[in-house]
Amino acid sequence: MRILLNQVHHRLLDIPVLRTDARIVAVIGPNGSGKTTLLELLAGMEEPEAGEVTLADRLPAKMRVGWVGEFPDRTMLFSRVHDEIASPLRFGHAPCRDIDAKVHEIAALLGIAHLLPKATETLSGGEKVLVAFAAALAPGPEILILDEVDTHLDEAAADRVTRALRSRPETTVVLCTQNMDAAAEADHLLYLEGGRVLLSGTPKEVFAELKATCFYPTLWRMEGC
Ligand SMILES: Nc1ncnc2c1ncn2[C@@H]1O[C@H](COP(=O)(O)OP(=O)(O)OP(=O)(O)O)[C@@H](O)[C@H]1O
Repeated sequence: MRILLNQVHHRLLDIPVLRTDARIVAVIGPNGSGKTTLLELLAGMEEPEAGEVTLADRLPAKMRVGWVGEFPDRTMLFSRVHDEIASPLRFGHAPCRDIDAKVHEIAALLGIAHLLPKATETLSGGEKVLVAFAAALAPGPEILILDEVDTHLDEAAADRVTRALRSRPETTVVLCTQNMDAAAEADHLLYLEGGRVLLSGTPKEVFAELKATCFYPTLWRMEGC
């Protein structure tokens, strides 16, 4: 899906032109550089003060968007995990038998089937992220936006999320992360500073410019890349 930003100004963001057709896009940069703001524009949660954001030539508000934030318990609606994951399907009026099958399929994919009967308020931070991720993925979003969701995930859970993303080639993913090893797995990388996109390209191209900074994948450093 083509992501296109044209003459966009919003809060501190200032993006003359940004265009990518990549499927998995990672956004990196220092605290306060505008990563979440950019994600909010792409999700249609914010409209730009100036300029235009389009996804496949459509406004984000016209797309099926999935969003998972860093603190998903702020947006959880239901007291039971099964109902939380089922909620976007119910809101979309999917048939009941399909909903149950889909909830179990997604839960199995993410290794959280054992959480389905639990109360959402009893979950750990990482479990809440996985449940929110399952709920966002269940209705088959055209674009899935993940705001630092890996912060609370252990390595095995992060791997299951990555596998789930790879198993949905029809969904475009835009994520921001402070984990440069995770960012290195994306198809396209954006490096922001002070609201500007300073670097845009493949992980190899972008990280080549960041070798002398802390924004360089540890694994690449260890491997002497
Ligand atoms: N609703 C808002 N109204 C006004 N300014 C905001 C709002 N939300 C964020 N900002 C400001 O915009 C700037 C960028 O914030 P943003 O959350 O996009 O950065 P970030 O790169 O995601 O940071 P972090 O890595 O710390 O999460 C910050 O200076 C922040 O104070």
